[in-house]
Amino acid sequence: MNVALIAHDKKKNDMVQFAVAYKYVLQKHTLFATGTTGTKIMEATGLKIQRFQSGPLGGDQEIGAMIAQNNMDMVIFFRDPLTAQPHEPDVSALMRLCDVYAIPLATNMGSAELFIHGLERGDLKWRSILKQQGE
Ligand SMILES: O=C(CO)COP(=O)(O)O
Repeated sequence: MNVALIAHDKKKNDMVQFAVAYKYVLQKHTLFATGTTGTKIMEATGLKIQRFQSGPLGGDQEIGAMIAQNNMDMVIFFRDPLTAQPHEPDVSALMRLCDVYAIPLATNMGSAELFIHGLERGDLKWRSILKQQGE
């Protein structure tokens, strides 16, 4: 599965801890991240991650483009709901595209915990079946 990992600045430590705790699950998948989030996770875990631009410089939009092309299976995005983001329109657009394409989107640690166990169990296999059928 293709999995995107994104965290706003005040949530980056949470994301790093999450990635360390679930490295054994994440390492079985193809990982993508916005620039700074990806760097921090790679430094802490050694996981291989394809990094896009930093969020404020277009990284959210690049991940959105992957969703629009049916190339992203899950998005884990630890948002900071208490800090205004200069690129809020990009954040909203990314979340909107997840809804347009029914891509699972976890926006906090609570939902991410459920998602990662689903990923471990293979709950998203239906997506690869759909892709094989060219849908
Ligand atoms: O701002 C972000 C998501 O909206 C995250 O970007 P960085 O991972 O580059 O900090």
